Amino acid sequence: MVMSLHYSLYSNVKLPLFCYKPASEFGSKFHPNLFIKNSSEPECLNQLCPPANQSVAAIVFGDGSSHSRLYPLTKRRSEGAIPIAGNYRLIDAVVSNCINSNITKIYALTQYNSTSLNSHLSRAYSGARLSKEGFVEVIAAYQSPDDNGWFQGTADAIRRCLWLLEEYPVVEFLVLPGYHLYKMDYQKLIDTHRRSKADITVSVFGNKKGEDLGFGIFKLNDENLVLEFRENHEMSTRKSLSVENLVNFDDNEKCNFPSMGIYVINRNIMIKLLTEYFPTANDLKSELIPGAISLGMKIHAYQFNGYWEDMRTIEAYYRANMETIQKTNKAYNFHDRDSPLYTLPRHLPPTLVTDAVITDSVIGDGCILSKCRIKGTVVGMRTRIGDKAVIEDSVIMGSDTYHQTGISEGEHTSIPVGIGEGSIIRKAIIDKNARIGKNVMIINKDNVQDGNMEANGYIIAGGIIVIIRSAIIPDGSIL
Ligand SMILES: Nc1ncnc2c1ncn2[C@@H]1O[C@H](COP(=O)(O)OP(=O)(O)O[C@H]2O[C@H](CO)[C@@H](O)[C@H](O)[C@H]2O)[C@@H](O)[C@H]1O
Repeated sequence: MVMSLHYSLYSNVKLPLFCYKPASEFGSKFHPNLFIKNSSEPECLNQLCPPANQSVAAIVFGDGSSHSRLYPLTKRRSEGAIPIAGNYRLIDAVVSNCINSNITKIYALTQYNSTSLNSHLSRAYSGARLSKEGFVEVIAAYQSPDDNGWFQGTADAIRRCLWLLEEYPVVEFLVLPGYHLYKMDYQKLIDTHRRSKADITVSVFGNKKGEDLGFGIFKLNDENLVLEFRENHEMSTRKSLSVENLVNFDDNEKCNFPSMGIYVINRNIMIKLLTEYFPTANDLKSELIPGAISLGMKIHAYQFNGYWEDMRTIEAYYRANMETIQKTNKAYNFHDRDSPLYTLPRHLPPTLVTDAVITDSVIGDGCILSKCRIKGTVVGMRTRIGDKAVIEDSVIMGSDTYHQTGISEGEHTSIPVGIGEGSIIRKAIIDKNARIGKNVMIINKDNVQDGNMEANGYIIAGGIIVIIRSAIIPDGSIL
């Protein structure tokens, strides 16, 4: 195989021309994927050339909406900061994908409720894992003499940060939503992008799910080139859409693919789109991408066929947590040696279990579990569960700190953080720092599908009871 990669589009980026050669041309000591870009520079083994850590910058969106689909989990935090699988936050999956794909220049653009996300990112990824010149830089929406107000959308956010994003002469920007759960080697996506010499490459989901709801849809030709894009505006209203709504876009369903919201955009194309062609556009999905198509730019699609959960509803978030306790983990592999999931080391003590019966569950660090029964449940860090409590098919997020039992300064209840003695919880999500009293039953007794009982500390979404962060559920309550 001989393949030349020419970066003719990148007038403002100075790069040598590169070529792939068969292993035989380099002699048998080289790996078949070896590519030598310059004899005086280190070899790139099994990776992109130029290597992703030098030529790609990731732009991760950690939040953005005051109308989040994951409310009330986003009442006090952005989507990316939502805990998952006991020890992690959602944004860890995307940042870990970047690190495992050798992309170490990562900008996280945040806006709403971003305090905990900013704190997590800056403490978890402060350089150690990111090699020389690697960073996760959190850029929270800010005001300056030139820019007033919040980020008006994804395109506006990138435009306002261009002065920073342009700092490194990368070849491509990789735009990523920050709260999807999946494993992707972005190097493959970028390799496809470079080989096709596209201006933009979008990632589409190859395994269309039966319950596909409200995705943006790309219509492709036989060569995976994008012909059209339609964003489903219903999505913003959080309505569930049927498959029929989804495929109305074209009679030929086979050429319609859901957008994953992931884009590789050549650096100079990004700059031109934002500053010359569409200088007032606010949104990538509804303005820049359709605009690029209308300008006749070359937009290629990369099909992804692995596990992907985009957390578009509370049910999806619940489902993703339940995947973590499957014995045959075909979904998201948390135990993957080759592409680990990173997070903030908390230095917590091991979980203390006294006489508890625990089956098919994941238990985070630093929990104190007494004579309780736990089945099919994700138990997050520092969770305290009292005697005789029974927890099934639930997500317990845990606590931010250890709390003393009894009333302490600043607290208005004697109910401690955690799950009280004799309580029964089934198919529920208990957000952090919630105080569930003794002999409480959280079982959705009236089998409600959707309901807002926020004043009482919970909502019900898709039949799942969600206890709001720091809510107090008094002794003996039955929900
Ligand atoms: N003003 C702002 N400031 C900061 N961050 C902001 C922001 N506005 C939005 N964001 C964040 O940017 C990311 C992309 O948001 P979008 O509104 O473009 O698309 P959405 O996630 O709805 O759908 C996308 O992802 C789905 C798949 O999940 C695709 O089908 C669909 O086509 C695609 O647009 C999200 O993480 C969002 O929270």
